[in-house]
Amino acid sequence: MDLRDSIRIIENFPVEGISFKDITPLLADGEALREAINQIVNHLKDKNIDMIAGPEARGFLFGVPVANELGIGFIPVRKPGKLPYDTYAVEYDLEYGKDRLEIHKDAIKPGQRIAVVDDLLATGGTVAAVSKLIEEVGGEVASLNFVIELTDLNGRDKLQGYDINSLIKYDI
Ligand SMILES: O=P(O)(O)OC[C@H]1O[C@H](OP(=O)(O)OP(=O)(O)O)[C@H](O)[C@@H]1O
Ligand SMILES: Nc1ncnc2[nH]cnc12
Repeated sequence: MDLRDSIRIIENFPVEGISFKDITPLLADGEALREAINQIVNHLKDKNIDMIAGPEARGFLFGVPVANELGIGFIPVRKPGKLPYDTYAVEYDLEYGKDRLEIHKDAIKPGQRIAVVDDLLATGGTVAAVSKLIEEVGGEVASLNFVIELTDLNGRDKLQGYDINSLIKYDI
């Protein structure tokens, strides 16, 4: 099965010049969804991962089923004002716009090995912010996993030294 067949491309969404990779056909296809989750699980299964972390919102869609398959917990990294307990926050740039992410201060025990799961790597701003938050609360970022990578945006340059796994690559 080619997961690429389950991605729909919408040009000029949400703003002019962006080639948006729409994952909803993949989410709607049980076989493709299972294949994507299995491929990420296979990458992580021998890496002694203690927990999965994923950024709101699309990181939740893939992060929770991966955590469930591995039999480990999930840490939500959320947009501002959503987490009820004490948080750390970091601001970051997106392919389109700026945003802020937060994590609960007690989300991770010191030294725990955390794998990040998200739908897409573009500029790398989001996952760099997630990694910073994980490290701030005492975790080790053991792996970064994406369904899609937009290679020409050079997200990997911001993520040097980390293990990076992406299932489908587009130039842009
Ligand atoms: O590598 P980057 O340039 O940071 O871009 C990738 C991020 O952008 C999208 O999230 P978005 O912030 O649009 O939020 P959403 O998941 O709530 O749609 C996507 O789900 C990734 O998390
Ligand atoms: N080109 C793109 N398609 C889908 N989601 C994105 N998030 C950031 N850039 C994106």
